[in-house]
This record gives sequence, structure tokens and C-alpha cells, in this order.
Amino acid sequence: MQSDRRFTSAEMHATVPNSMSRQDNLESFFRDGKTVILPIDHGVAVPVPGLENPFQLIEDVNPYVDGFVVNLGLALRCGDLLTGKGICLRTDVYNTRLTGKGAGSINVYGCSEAEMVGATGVMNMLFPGGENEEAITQNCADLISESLDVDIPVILETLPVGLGQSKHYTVENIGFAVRLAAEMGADVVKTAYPTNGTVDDFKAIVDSCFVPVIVLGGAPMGNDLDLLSMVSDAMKAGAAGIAIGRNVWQHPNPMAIARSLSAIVHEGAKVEEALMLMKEPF
Ligand SMILES: O=C[C@H](O)COP(=O)(O)O
Repeated sequence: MQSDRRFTSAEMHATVPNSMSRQDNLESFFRDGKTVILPIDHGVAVPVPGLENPFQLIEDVNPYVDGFVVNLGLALRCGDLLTGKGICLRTDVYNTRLTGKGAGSINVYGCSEAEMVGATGVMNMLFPGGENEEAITQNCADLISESLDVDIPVILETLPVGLGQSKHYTVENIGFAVRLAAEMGADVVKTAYPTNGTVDDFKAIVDSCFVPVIVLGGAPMGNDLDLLSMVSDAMKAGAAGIAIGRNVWQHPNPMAIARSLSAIVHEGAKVEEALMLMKEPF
């Protein structure tokens, strides 16, 4: 029952200082140097069929996921569901409908809210070349600056122009966006696999980034082969893992696709093996 997940009023107002080092916080997301993160923060931006019961989803995919990206509302109501996982608090709202100016991102929370919910990371959007680039870039800088005081690592989700702008996700633009995020001080850079990019193209991007790079999935591909191949290519190129949301929780079988993605990321499974695994019982 969702109501079981509500904190009491006292718990909701209890700020728990994060006493872990920045590195320990960062490592909460990684297993053997790789990570499978499930973002479930999309409710601030797009319709979310598949996320009606996030509590059940968290339980279902738990064995295959190392960390979650959540908004404050859910983080406050998850109780101990996220225990043992990396918890990344989304600190901006990226609903373009709120800004009315295309690529939106408004900083709404910071590291104090992250501490309140026991988060081990925070995440903001960075939209180089986007309409609100100036404010969004400054928001990211402010978040990074604040994070240095409390040692909570920052994952910057860096996407040329904005969310869902795949025609702008060229090798050149993704390369710039990734490097920009790293230069600004991101601990981890999350981005899209470049449109029409080869493994070598992405490898050059990852190699020229001095912090781990993880890839997102975008809108549902509707094709397991395409999704698993993209992830396999990203890992071959040296990515540190994935933060794939809609292609998991809007998949007809979220547990199965999460298990197959984890097999590629953590066990180096080939695409064909991961596809076969989709058919295995649990
Ligand atoms: O935090 C949410 C990510 O932007 C999106 O993840 P996704 O594109 O894999 O659904």
C-alpha cells in the first residue's frame, strides 16, 4: 500500500547529515566500477504511464539496479525501500511546460534536501545550446558549488539543446556537452548515445572525459535488440554504465529488461545472450 510508505511528520523533518566522503557517496551507485541506475523522476516533465506505482517498481527491479534517481516527493515517501542503493535526488524541475521557453530546467532543491532524504547524489540538467542555457548552466554551477561543502556528488545530465532533441545529439555536440559537464565539476556525466555515432566515436568522447560517463535511453525504443545493442556499444566504448528510465518502466516486462541490461553492464553479456535472458523465468 502506498500509504505505508509515508514518513511520519517527525521523520519528514529530520535532516540526517551525510557523514560519508564524496567518494563513498559516489561508490554507493557503483558495483565493480559499473552502474545500472533507474531514473524514476520523469513525473516533473512528461506523462508517466508505467510509473503509477513506483514503490512496487522499486521492489521488482531491486536485484538488477544499483541506484535510483528520484524527485523529493517520492524520496520522502520511500521509507527504507531504497536502503542499500545509490539515491540520487533530482534537484531541478525540467518541465518545459513550466518555463514555456523550450529547454526548461528550474533549480528547486539542493544539497540540504538531499541530506534530508539520505541521498548520496544529486542531479541537474545541463542543456548546452538550449534556449535557457545561461540560467541552466549557472544552476548547475551553483549546485556543484554547494555540493563541495557537503561532499554529495553531482551527476549532470547533459543534453545538447534539451530533452528529446535527438537531432541535436550529434557526435560533435555530445562530445562538447560531456566535456563541458566534466569541466564544470560533475562527478558523473549522464548523456545520450550520439545519434548515428559509432563505438569509436563514443569511445573518443568517453576517453576525453575525466569522470565516468553513463548513458540514458530516451523515449521507449519498442525494440529490445536496439536498446540492448545501444547499451552494449556504450559499454564497449568505455561507458561506466546506464541511467535508463522509460525503456525499463514502460517496457512490457520491466524486470526482464532490467535483468538483461544488468547482464550487459555487469557481466559483459553479449547482445544475443541478453536477448535470450529475456525469455528466462525468474
Ligand atoms: O532522469 C531522467 C532521464 O532524463 C531520462 O531517462 P530516460 O531517457 O532513459 O527515460
